[in-house]
Amino acid sequence: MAQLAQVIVDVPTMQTNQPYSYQVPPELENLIQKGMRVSVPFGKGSRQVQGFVVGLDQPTDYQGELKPISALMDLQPVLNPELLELSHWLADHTYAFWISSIYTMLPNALKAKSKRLVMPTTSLPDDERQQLFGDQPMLDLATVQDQPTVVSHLLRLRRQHQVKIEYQLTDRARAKTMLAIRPVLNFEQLENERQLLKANAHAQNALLSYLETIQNKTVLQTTAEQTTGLSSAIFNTGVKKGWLEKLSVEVYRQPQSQSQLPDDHHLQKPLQLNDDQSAAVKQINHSIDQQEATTYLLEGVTGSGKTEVYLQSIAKALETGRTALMLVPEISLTPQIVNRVKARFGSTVAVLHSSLSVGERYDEWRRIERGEAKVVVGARSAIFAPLTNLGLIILDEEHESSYKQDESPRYHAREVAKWRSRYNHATLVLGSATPSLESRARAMKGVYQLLRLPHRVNKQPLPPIQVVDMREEIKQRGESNFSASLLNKLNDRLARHEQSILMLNRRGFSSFMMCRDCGQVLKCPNCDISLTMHLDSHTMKCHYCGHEEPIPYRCPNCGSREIRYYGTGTEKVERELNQLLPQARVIRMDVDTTRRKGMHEKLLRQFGQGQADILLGTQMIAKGLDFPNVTLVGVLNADTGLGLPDFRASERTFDLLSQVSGRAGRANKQGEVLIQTFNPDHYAIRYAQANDYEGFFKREMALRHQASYPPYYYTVRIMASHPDEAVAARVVTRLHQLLQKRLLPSSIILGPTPRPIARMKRRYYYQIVIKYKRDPGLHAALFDILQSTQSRGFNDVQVSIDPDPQYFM
Ligand SMILES: Nc1ncnc2c1ncn2[C@@H]1O[C@H](COP(=O)(O)OP(=O)(O)OP(=O)(O)O)[C@@H](O)[C@H]1O
Ligand SMILES: [Zn+2]
Ligand SMILES: [Zn+2]
Repeated sequence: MAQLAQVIVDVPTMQTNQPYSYQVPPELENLIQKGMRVSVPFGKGSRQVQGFVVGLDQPTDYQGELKPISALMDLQPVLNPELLELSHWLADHTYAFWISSIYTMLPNALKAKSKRLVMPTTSLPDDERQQLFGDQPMLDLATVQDQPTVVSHLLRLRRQHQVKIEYQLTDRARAKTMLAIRPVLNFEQLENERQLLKANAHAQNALLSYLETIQNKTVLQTTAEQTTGLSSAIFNTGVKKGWLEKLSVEVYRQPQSQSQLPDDHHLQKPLQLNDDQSAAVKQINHSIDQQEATTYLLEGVTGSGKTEVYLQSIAKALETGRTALMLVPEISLTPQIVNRVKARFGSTVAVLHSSLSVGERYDEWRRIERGEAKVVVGARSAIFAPLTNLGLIILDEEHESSYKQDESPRYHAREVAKWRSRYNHATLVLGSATPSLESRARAMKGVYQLLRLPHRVNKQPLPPIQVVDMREEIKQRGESNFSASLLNKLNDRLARHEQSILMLNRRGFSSFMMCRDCGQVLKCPNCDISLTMHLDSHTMKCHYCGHEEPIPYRCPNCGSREIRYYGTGTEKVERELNQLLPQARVIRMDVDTTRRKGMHEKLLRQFGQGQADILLGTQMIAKGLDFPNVTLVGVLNADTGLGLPDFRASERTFDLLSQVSGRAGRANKQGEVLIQTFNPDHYAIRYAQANDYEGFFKREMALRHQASYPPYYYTVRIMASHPDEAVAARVVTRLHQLLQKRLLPSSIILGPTPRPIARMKRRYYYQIVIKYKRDPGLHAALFDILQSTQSRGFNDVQVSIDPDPQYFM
């Protein structure tokens, strides 16, 4: 008899992007599981590569010559059946390698080079412990993984929870253990011991009493010492006398920013919903009850209480014994939202965001995997959280482009959410004040169910928005970032002890050095893009490849000293603000001030506690913030994004202005908004000023229709790059010819053209964009392109395919 396993090997090429069959060693038959990692011989010279078991046959009397699996690397699957199936779909859907999709789902601690340590649990009988571990506390699985008899023994013990396995990337990623104690004797036996004590053995007496209170429990030794005030020596005496035993238990690292549960008691209880909220919750909860994979689009103006709708729906999912996943964009993953969820659901909440260390992320991941966490809040990649029994998925700010990953696999979290919703019969809620055109159009067609919260919770109208024409302003008052009316209003708030938020729109915008004599702009030597000045580090940096050089004092081209800094960075605005309003306390929030861990939270906390009058920042302050004392929002430059070569430029500008305006007047004080712009007549700005999503939607849909763009058409972008520009151009031209042959005439092929940023990391980029409605041959044609450009004759050509690209830069 023999069993065959299908294995995806860690060799990311098109040619190897399929399962290979291997024989399972007889000792491991029926013990090996899908989702486990193996080491297998592969290719020329049969070098050992890592792989994932993605399929298993029933044992048969196979007589063939297939090579056997060399080693089993896990004692339990690292991917559950759902995620394994999802990884396959993801690879196909995003034109990625299956192996890359698998790795995308795993925390770093589980990737390639982590150590796998096997440890005995307390239920492992002594003789077996001795046999397997000797007097070592743990066993490195790597040292025995190619011995099938040992591995099959370990697999059996793991199933009986007599051993466990830990993954360790670096020392920091190792699971943290602490000493704990546990009573060995029962109440009566402890009382018997008490009879034997000398009259003056007060400490031991106290220990016995304490042990009686923790029957059948395991308590951290530090906790026990603190509770009783007894020394560790007394506990050791207790061990010697056989009253208690010591053991090491696993504790989870508490990420710094989440160490205490919020003491905001007012957040703990569900709020009394208003009518619109209850109508929404009622429908969503009905779907959760019925286990329907319905998608809802929750369109609620800023401050309409969408979060409360999410929370009460999550509560429903938990009530019905299922789990819930809530995604928010990374930049709005602030303590405000995290605290609201934690206050409501306590320690069943796991939080996944990018500032966690490898170890912290692994701990959270494992809490989820073990079913200890039932609610997950996180940014994009949290969509792969290994929750089982999902009842509800929420995507807050569903229109956000950061839900799309811009490297392979190029997935959109919304699409993955839909897949998981179908798989689990889970309800999906997409929430936004400014839904993406795609989602809103689907809601109009009845593909999604539209739920609306048209009013603010505080029953106030949305804040009035005034637009200032900066062209006029500069004519009259000269160059400045602050119009007269903005300064007036800021002064006003200072006098009234209210707070203001100022946003500097940095989209499509960089501050650069230019020579006034010869016009030379300082550019990155590797990329076709100007360098940005950073005053913190006193360097010029490339935002694409990270290249960094000192700020020049002379023009590198002509030697002139007339080299000047152009554009507006937050630091420069902050200095101007300090000069104009010296009495105002300003907190600046941008990539530079928030790079250090915990700074984002800290600055927001300070602002929330009233330690500053003005919060000045980039787009990162536009979302999710809920500060009752903010009554003025100012946008310094509304239009920098409008000129980008991107059909979504207007939509993004509209969204951003609506989001940031929504930060004003959220509690009982009336708010107002002032937008400075050089394009006061642009429709995106006009509709934002009127708080008119509906109007914007109609106008923008008409334009998209006219130009055959989403949501009327789907798009896919094909990019080819090479260090030699001529080669890149030649390849992309061949791809273009091939596509013309294979696509339907109704599909539109744009290009080939150089990418707007034509050179990056020393490579030249060309692109083709396809717009299509339905083209059954497209998928296969694109895979064939990937396949063929990997063959010989395409040395060092890189081709990538991006379905539904969010940017065309
Ligand atoms: N039913 C309610 N009764 C009283 N207060 C509520 C109710 N629902 C929500 N709130 C409060 O209203 C404020 C705004 O709610 P929330 O932050 O959920 O709005 P939102 O729709 O998510 O807004 P945004 O899109 O601007 O982030 C919060 O302070 C919240 O606690
Ligand atoms: Zn660069
Ligand atoms: Zn010069």
